[in-house]
Amino acid sequence: MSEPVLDALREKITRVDQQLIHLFAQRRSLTNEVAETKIKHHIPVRDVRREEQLLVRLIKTGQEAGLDPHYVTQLFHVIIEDSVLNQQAMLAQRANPGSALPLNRVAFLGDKGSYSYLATQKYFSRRPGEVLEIGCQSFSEIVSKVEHAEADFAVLPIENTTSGSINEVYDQLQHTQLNIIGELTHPIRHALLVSGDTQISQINTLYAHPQVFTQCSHFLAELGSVEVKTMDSTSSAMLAVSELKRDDVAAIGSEAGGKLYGLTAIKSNLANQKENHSRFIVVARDAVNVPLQVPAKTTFVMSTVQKPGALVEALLVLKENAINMTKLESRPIPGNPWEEMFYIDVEGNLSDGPLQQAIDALRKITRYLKVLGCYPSEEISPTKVAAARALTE
Ligand SMILES: C=C(O[C@@H]1C=C(C(=O)O)C=C[C@H]1O)C(=O)O
Repeated sequence: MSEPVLDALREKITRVDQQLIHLFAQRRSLTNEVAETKIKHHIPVRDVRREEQLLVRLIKTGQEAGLDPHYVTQLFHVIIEDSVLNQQAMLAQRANPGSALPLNRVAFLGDKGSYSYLATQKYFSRRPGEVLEIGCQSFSEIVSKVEHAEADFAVLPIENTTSGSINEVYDQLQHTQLNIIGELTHPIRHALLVSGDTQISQINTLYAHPQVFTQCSHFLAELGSVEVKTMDSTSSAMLAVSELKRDDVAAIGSEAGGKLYGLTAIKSNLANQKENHSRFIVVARDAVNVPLQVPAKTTFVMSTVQKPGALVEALLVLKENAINMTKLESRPIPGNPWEEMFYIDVEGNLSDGPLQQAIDALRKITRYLKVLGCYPSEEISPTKVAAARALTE
């Protein structure tokens, strides 16, 4: 809205924002140059000490300029995360010459606006080539599209910080020959989406994916007696509400996704936990090479022999090789009651000695072991100590 008394000040703000954008772009191209140098001289991408020093100095400068240390820290966490992920993507591309496609055909759950759609956009924004989105109705359809070369990649949600592991995706991994080639985490911010000017008190029917209902159970309890309609994706819930054009229905989904369907968010932060994130995996027919300079993760699946302590014995192999396990999930084996398949994520590169040794040792003591993929880790834990230290110095 135009407010003549604010015009002059707003013009100045616009100019500052434009300068900020140019400065961010300048920083981005400098960090790209850093990546080139790291490739040439085999230097690891992440340098946490450099990040700490940089943050301590920025927090001090910020304080002198009247900026809150937490504000400065938050800003630079975002900037540094972007810089590290960008450098990792550059190194990963160099390590896989010929893998860059002019068109990446990506299969995911739902349609435009689903969380998987947003994660797909985010992952491929750092990679060359256009994206052709292939929305699917089920996880098995997604996997089958890549298996039959109707898609090049699939983006699949594997776990959520509120509702836990997505079992159906784990079960798909048990049977497929596809490889995990990447991962990403994406914040899941559920909002109540309506068409027109519906108020919360008018809502009788709520459309959402079952996972979403689980993640927002406290909000649902507060809402009282509404009919809950489960949909096979967030985007189909949003589509249903936009097509119904009624003032007593609402969908739960992301605000950004809702906009694509002309829906308005009338309440945000509906998840039980404030920090609600999903981790997605990216799968393809061919495995990728992960350069040793990039933090890597490896996922494998195994079943142990039927004897007491077999799992402990297997985990000890990881300990003996100083391999850090980041996730352990068990799933039943169809047709073999009471037997379990264990899915294990570890930090480490399959082409590195200790992990190779551990996998070789595990093959000897397990009944079955299959590596599902080695891929760059995108969990960039932010450097935390800087703010506290800068404040006490
Ligand atoms: C840019 C670099 O790479 C990474 C990103 C950093 C940044 O964005 O400032 C700092 C340290 C590294 O973790 C670098 O090493 O200088």
